[in-house]
Formats: sequence, structure tokens, C-alpha cells
Amino acid sequence: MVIKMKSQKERMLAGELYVAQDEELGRENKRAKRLTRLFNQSTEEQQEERQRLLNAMFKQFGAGGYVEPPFHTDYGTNTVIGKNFYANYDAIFVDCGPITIGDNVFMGPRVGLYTAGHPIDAGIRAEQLEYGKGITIGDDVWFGGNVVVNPGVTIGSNVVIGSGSIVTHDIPDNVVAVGNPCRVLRPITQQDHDEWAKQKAAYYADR
Ligand SMILES: CC(=O)SCCNC(=O)CCNC(=O)[C@H](O)C(C)(C)COP(=O)(O)OP(=O)(O)OC[C@H]1O[C@@H](n2cnc3c(N)ncnc32)[C@H](O)[C@@H]1OP(=O)(O)O
Repeated sequence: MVIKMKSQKERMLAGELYVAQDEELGRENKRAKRLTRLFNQSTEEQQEERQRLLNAMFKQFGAGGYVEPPFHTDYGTNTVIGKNFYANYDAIFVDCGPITIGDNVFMGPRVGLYTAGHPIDAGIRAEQLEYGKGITIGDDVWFGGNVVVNPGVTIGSNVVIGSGSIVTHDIPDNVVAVGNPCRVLRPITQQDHDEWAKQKAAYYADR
């Protein structure tokens, strides 16, 4: 009987300890570095080229999406992004674990999705063993600037995460959440809808 050893990539995506100094992972990391370098060096006149690079970079990049350079990611191939995505400058997606982002997600500048973790034990950490835990984000989420999302976190749908938040635990649907550690500030209600519908009506009446 032949017992197939799991690859470091398989271990990584399964959330198990793995070693990143590996041929397959090195190749995929190099590919991401090349694509992000080309993307980050592109100009505002090269929108078609930017879209091509974004489509090549991620496992899936939904229609109508845009990323403002500079952008950085470890692999890109472990990240699935829904429709109408927007990330402002300096987003960093460390996708050692899978990153899944729904539709209509907006990110302010300097948002970090960090799936990677290293052992708390210093001796084992120095042996280069590490792990990734996936991050999942629902539909209709707006992140303020400088938000950090930690490994293993799930954020629901129809959520606003305030600027500067460090999201260490799951966040449910239909809330504004803020702070370090990020906690639910309040629900998003019909009153929010009515207030913003009033402002929208005033905008269109004024054009
Ligand atoms: C796609 C892009 O490029 S976006 C551009 C970047 N923009 C940003 O980063 C702005 C993000 N906006 C925010 O963080 C806003 O504060 C929002 C949307 C979370 C505000 O939500 P609101 O429900 O209107 O909250 P409001 O401003 O009334 O504040 C309520 C309380 O929460 C606190 N609070 C609001 N935002 C934050 C925050 N980011 N971190 C910590 N506390 C906060 C307020 O201080 C206030 O506390 P208090 O009651 O003790 O005074």
C-alpha cells in the first residue's frame, strides 16, 4: 500500500502546521509577487491591464471589482472575491488559509486580512512551523481604514467595521462593530435605511 504524504500546501489549506519554505509554495508565492509587482507598477491609464492582472491573481475575482494599487498578497490563488469588490490603497491579504469575500464588499485604505499564525512557543516558532486559518466575509460589508482581521474570523453580511478595528472574533449579520478588540456597537436597523433613503432622495432632487 502506498501512503501519499500530504503536501505542505495541502497541510496549509487544511489549517494544519506546515513549513512555507517549500518548492510548490515558493513557486506560488513567486507568482503572486510577480503579478502584484506588475499590478503595482501599472498606471491609471492601464485599466484593462489591471483587470487582467486581478483576474489572473485571485482564485476568483467577481465582475465589477477594483483594487487600488499598491496591493500585496502571499498567494492570491487562495482568495475568492465576489462581485463589485472595492479595496482602497495598501490592502494586504495574507492568504495562507482560504479567504472568501462575498458581493459588494468595500474596504478603506490599509485593510489587512491576516490568515497566518505562528506558534506561541518560541522554540517551535523558530523551526519555521506555522499555520493558516481561513477568513470568511459575507455580502455587503464595509471596512473602514486600517482594519485588521485575524486568522479564523467570520464576518457576516450587511456589516460595517469601524476604522482601526482589530477583528479577533466572529461578527454577526446586520451590525456596526468597532474597536480593539472589535465588538458590536449597534444593530443596523430600518431607521438607518430610512435616514439614508431620505439623504439619497435629497441628492437626486438636487441634481
Ligand atoms: C471604501 C473606503 O475607502 S472608506 C474610506 C475610509 N473611511 C473610514 O475609514 C471611515 C470609517 N467610519 C467609521 O469608522 C465610523 O466611525 C462608523 C461608520 C463606524 C460610524 O458608525 P456610527 O454608527 O455612525 O457611529 P458614531 O459615529 O455615531 O459613533 C458611535 C460611538 O462609536 C464610537 N466609534 C465610532 N467609530 C469608531 C471606531 N472606528 N473605533 C472605535 N470607536 C468608534 C464613537 O466614538 C461613538 O462612541 P461614544 O458613543 O462613546 O461617543
